Amino acid sequence: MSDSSINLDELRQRIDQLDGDILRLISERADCAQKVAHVKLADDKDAVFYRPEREAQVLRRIMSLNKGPLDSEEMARLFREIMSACLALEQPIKVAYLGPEGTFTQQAALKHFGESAISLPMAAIDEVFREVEAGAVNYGVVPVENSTEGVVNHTLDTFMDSSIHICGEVVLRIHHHLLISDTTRRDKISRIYSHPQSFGQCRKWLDAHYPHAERVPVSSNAEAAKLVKTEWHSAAIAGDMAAKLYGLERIADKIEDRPDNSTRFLIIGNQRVPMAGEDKTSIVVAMRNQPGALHDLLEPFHRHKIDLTRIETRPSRTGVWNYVFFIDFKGHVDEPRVAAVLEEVKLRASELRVLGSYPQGVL
Ligand SMILES: O=C(O)C(=O)C[C@]1(C(=O)O)C=C[C@@H](O)C=C1
Repeated sequence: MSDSSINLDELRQRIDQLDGDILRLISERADCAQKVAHVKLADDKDAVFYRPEREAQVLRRIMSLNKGPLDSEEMARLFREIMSACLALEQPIKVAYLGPEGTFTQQAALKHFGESAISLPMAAIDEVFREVEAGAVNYGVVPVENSTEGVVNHTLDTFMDSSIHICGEVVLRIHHHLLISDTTRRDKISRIYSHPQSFGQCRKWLDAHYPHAERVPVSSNAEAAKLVKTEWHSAAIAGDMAAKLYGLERIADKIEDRPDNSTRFLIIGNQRVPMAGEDKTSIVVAMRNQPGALHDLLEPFHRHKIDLTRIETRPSRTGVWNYVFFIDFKGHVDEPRVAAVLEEVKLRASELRVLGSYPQGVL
């Protein structure tokens, strides 16, 4: 036996030992989570098991303790899955997302809740809201903005008619690929299916590589991937999940025009989330139709040094909602300076609704 094989055996013995230790510790942790569930139930028979603020704190702590060699995001992803399995022991969590299966929204749902969550595809954004409001699922995941294409208006509009809370956010790097099936003639591609937002994110690449192919918008990238299975002259633009789900081949990788292309998704639910430490708040405000309205609205934020992360204007849909602004800012409604700003804004606005305070996305 060579020296290197002795070393290999020794190292594998050490790995076996460590795996045994990790197994014991994960089981001990799961046992603790089960006890947490009993404590929650003893306090309240309608106990809420999923605690976004606690999960954010656990993940941030792991990232700050990590000394490598695995990078902190990788380590947090492992802990994400451990927590997901622990939560499933407390209560299996049902999450509705904008489907069909294989969409980036499903990917975002799994990134946020981990693989132990039960994820259920819905045909439309309103349906995700309805399922959450009706209590048929615990949470929902909907896209809200893309770094290249901007805001998802439909999601914002749906908030206006709903009493739902935002419980979290998750940002996903979006990589698009050009996909074909095993029956596609790759030299004869004359039609490309995708979601309109994805066409927008790959516009320059398509102009350069497939200027003459017909671009057919469909309701989702996964739908595009499904259609390609049946047509020999078509390709689809979609992500990894859809490619795997429908067994498609990637003939061009990462074709998005901007390398930092990412989409932000919101986690919606029926619970108010306590402070996690690094939080965000989303509000919707209606101002009266008068000069200086936007200045009046933003001035208190400036004075109290509150960091705005986004502001969107949407057309009003009732007489009361003349101008409607969706505003995100750093901070939590339970912080006195945030509460003070909201009091001031309330006096200046014709309507103010806090959509939720929630931990800033960790992963
Ligand atoms: O701390 C809790 O409240 C738990 O239920 C435990 C735990 C965890 O595994 O750490 C599990 C689920 C919650 O969403 C948050 C954390």
